[in-house]
Amino acid sequence: MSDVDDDIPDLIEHADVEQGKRVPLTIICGFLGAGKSTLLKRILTEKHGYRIAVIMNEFGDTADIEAKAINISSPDDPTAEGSEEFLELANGCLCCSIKDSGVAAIEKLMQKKGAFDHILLETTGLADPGPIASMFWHNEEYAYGLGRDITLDGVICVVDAVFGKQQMEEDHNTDSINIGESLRQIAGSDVIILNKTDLAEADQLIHTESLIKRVNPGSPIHRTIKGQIDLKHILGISAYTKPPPTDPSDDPPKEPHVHTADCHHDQDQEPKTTHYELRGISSLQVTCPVLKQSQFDRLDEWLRSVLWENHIPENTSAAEEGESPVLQVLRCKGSFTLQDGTHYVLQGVRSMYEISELDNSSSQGDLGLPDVGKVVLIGKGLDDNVRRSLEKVFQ
Ligand SMILES: Nc1nc2c(ncn2[C@@H]2O[C@H](COP(=O)(O)OP(=O)(O)OP(=O)(O)O)[C@@H](O)[C@H]2O)c(=O)[nH]1
Repeated sequence: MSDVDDDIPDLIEHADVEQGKRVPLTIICGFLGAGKSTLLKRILTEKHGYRIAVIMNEFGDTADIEAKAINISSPDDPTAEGSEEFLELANGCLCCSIKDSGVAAIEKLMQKKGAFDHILLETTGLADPGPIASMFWHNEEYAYGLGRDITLDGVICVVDAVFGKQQMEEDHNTDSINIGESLRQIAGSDVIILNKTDLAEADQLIHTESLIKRVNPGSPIHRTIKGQIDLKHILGISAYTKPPPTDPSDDPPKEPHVHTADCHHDQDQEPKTTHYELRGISSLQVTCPVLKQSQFDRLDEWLRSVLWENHIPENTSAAEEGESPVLQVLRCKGSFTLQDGTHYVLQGVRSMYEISELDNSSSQGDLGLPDVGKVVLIGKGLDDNVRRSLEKVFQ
């Protein structure tokens, strides 16, 4: 038995959890100064009809927010009094200031369950959303604790339209596998908000979007000024239960396309490009046909090898990669159809992943899933060997 076996996480069955009763939670991350607080302030002050609880590291400038401050105290934990502050806002939102993003603070927020129907958690500019997302997704402790009350809806990343490109290229605050925080934020997000578009030139916007797409081709990008975005794009997206959105650029063009100055796609990309790399982090996207059961089983086996043991099945251990770069997947997504017509969604955060069957009766019609499936991996060391190995699974 290898050491790696000890680290293999247990996947938790959620059959006993009543999905409908859980409050969705959205994580907001983003580069320093990109506009996270501006977006949150907008949500806290506008009349949008949602009852949202926002968890911030600090209140910041709330002088203009009409609110009634209350303190929450718990009979079980007298020290809780005054340690967190809640503001009930005129538009129905609930604002909560916490010193850290720990579970304890969220447990205290859940004492007010019923007062809100969505939670937004703002992280600091240097935070890696991956570990926070996994905290709210699958782990044993969570499934039997807060997991009964909260479900992870998605991770949103706010990118500075002016400095975003530079931040991605110069990202020096790297982790043990040399990936900087801004790239980890983009890699781990389900929706990207490209903010401050009023300050950037058209070319700059296209270029930054193209860089973002290289790191994370599967997540939609929305351009905003001062965080002005229709909340339906960031709330209630069920990014961890629905298939990844279909990117029109995944499909081969049906008719010749004439590029104009108004085109908002990367003209340097080939139509079926499947591999990109930016400062060591790359994404790999492989399409697959309708799968036989044997191919489906092989895919599951392949994912276990890559996500849990950090090597492709052709190499019996990570050490055998020899000169190959370290293989580590930060995020994976996918959707595929089996020959019997069942549709599956793949979701993964680092070594944890889940392949779940989509409920045909309820959502299938709306999803309009094509029979051609895809697997998107974002991480380090996703080179041609990995691509070939994955393609072999589908042969
Ligand atoms: N012109 C312009 N300014 C913006 C926009 N969005 C935010 N700002 C300004 O940019 C500055 C930084 O915005 P914040 O919302 O504080 O950014 P942040 O991501 O919360 O910053 P940190 O918490 O320090 O990481 C503020 O002065 C905002 O008023 C925008 O779309 N256009």
